[in-house]
Amino acid sequence: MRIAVPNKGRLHEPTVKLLERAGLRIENGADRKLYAETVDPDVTVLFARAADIPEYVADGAAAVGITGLDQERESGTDLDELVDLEFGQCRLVLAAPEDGEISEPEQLEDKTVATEFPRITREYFEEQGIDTDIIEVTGATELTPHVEMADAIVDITSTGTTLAVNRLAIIDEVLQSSVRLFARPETADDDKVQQLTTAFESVLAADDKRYLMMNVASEDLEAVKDVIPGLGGPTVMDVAGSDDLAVHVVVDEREVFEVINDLKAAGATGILVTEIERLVE
Ligand SMILES: Nc1ncnc2c1ncn2[C@@H]1O[C@H](COP(=O)(O)OP(=O)(O)OP(=O)(O)O)[C@@H](O)[C@H]1O
Ligand SMILES: O=P(O)(O)OC[C@H]1O[C@H](OP(=O)(O)OP(=O)(O)O)[C@H](O)[C@@H]1O
Ligand SMILES: [Mg+2]
Repeated sequence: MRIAVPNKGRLHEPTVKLLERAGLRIENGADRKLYAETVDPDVTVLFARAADIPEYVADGAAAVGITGLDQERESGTDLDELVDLEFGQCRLVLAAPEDGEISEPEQLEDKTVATEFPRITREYFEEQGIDTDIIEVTGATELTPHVEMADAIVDITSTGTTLAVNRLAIIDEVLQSSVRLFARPETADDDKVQQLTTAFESVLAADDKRYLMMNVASEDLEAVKDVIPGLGGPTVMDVAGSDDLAVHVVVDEREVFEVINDLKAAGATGILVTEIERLVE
C-alpha cells in the first residue's frame, strides 16, 4: 500500500512523526527522495506536494493520502475522509483592508478577490449569488489588496499574525481545515486502509491520556480505587517480595494533577506518570 505524504512545508514533519507513532517508521528515506519504505514491508511512502496529494489518491497512485482539508476541497476530488489527524488546523478566511470600505461579502459584487484557492473561493461566492472576479496567485496573497490587484483575499490564517501585519481584517470564514487521512471511496474499506485508520486513531486516542503506576498497601486499595477515574478498572498486581500491590491505570491528561493529589492522600506511593504511544480500544 502506498501512502502519499507532504514532501515539505509545515505538514511534512508532523506527518512523519505521526507515521512513526502509528508504527510506520520511515526507512531509508533521504532528503529529496520522493519515496521511501517503512518498517512494514507492505507500506511505502510517496512524498508529494500537499496540494497534489488528493490527485495522487484520486488517480490511484497512492491508496491513501495525508493532507489538509483545504487541499482536498481545492482539488475538486471527492475523496473519503477517514480520520481527522488534528494538526495543521487553520481557517480559510475572506479578508479585506482594515481601513477600507469592504466589511461584508456582498460588497464584493463586481470586485476582485485574490487567492491561492480559486475553486473554494468561486464556490463560496456562487453559493451566495455574488458575482466576483477571482484572480489566482501562488503565495503572498496578503500583499494584493495593497497594490490594487484585489479588493479582498481568501487565504489561510491560524495565529492571525500575517493578516494583522498586513492590516487586513477578517470579513467571513470560508472553511475550517485540518489535516485528514483521505482515501478513494472504492478502497476506503480495504483491510490495509482500515488497519491504518485504526493505527492513527490509536495514536490520537493516546494523546490526551496518561498511564499512572503506583504502589499501594493492600489495606489502602479500596481507598485508592475510589479516587481513580480510570478508563475501566485499574490493573492490580502483586509486587514480588512485598505485601504492597502495584496499581496501573489510564487517566485523562486533564485529570492527572487532581488524581495524583487524591492518590497520595489515599495512601499511594511511588506514583509514576508516563505518556502513552498508542491506545487501541
Ligand atoms: N499558518 C498555518 N497554520 C496551520 N496550518 C497551515 C498554515 N498554513 C498552511 N497550513 C496547512 O498546511 C497546508 C500546506 O501548507 P504549507 O505552507 O506547508 O505548504 P505549501 O505552502 O503548499 O508548500 P509549498 O508551496 O512550499 O510546497 C495547507 O494546505 C494548510 O492545510
Ligand atoms: O495566521 P498566521 O499564523 O500568520 O498564518 C498564516 C500564513 O501561513 C501561511 O503561509 P506560510 O507560512 O505557509 O507561507 P507560504 O506562503 O510560503 O506558504 C498562509 O499562507 C498565511 O500567509
Ligand atoms: Mg504555505
